[in-house]
Amino acid sequence: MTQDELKTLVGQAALQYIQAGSIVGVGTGSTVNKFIDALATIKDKIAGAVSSSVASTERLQALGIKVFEAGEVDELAVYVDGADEIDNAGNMIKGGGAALTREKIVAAQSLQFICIADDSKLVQMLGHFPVPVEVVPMAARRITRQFEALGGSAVLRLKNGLPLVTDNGQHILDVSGLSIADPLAFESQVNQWPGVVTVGVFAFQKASICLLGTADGVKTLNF
Ligand SMILES: O=C[C@H](O)[C@H](O)[C@H](O)COP(=O)(O)O
Repeated sequence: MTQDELKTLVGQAALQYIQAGSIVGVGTGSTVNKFIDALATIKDKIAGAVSSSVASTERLQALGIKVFEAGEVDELAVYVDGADEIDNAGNMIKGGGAALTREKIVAAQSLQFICIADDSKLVQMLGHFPVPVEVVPMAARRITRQFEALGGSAVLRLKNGLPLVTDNGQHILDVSGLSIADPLAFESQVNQWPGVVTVGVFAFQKASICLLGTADGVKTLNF
């Protein structure tokens, strides 16, 4: 099976967690796009979605799914999103698509985080994939030096030769060279640096369940 087919498989498998009449938390990325397509097949059975990015909002609306603001909803039963890496405790690196801040916000108001991923995303230790960190631009240089002191190397993410601007008007640093043995401690530490909007390690908002696409079908990992 191709990686794209595995993404379709897990996107469809996530439908089993969607309750009739509910508002669904929806992440961002190529795997979530498969989930959104699957969600459209049951759109008459759900109330709508809370989205984590402009891109997902546009896709949801184009398929006729009502999108609510996060602030219009108290709590979501389920948030479905992909990951760039996930370890065997459900900790993740996210933000390869630059949507990490809104993803963490919607995940935080959800009771269950259902991670959908193909098996290339499962790792022993987080950090091979460069950690995305959304930053206020004026702090980027100092934060870069703070990562260097941890042994990391931070690069400003570009789009068409210019700094990428997130949905929140901020920039992204991609930090390589880190071995994240304690994701919770790492997330806590970086969260305290002035100018960090969101660090793309999801340990506080880790996955409850991972639907992992493999050559043998979908494996369910419970954390
Ligand atoms: O900002 C993007 C998100 O964190 C995505 O969930 C993550 O990058 C995985 O995306 P994909 O499903 O395209 O690999």
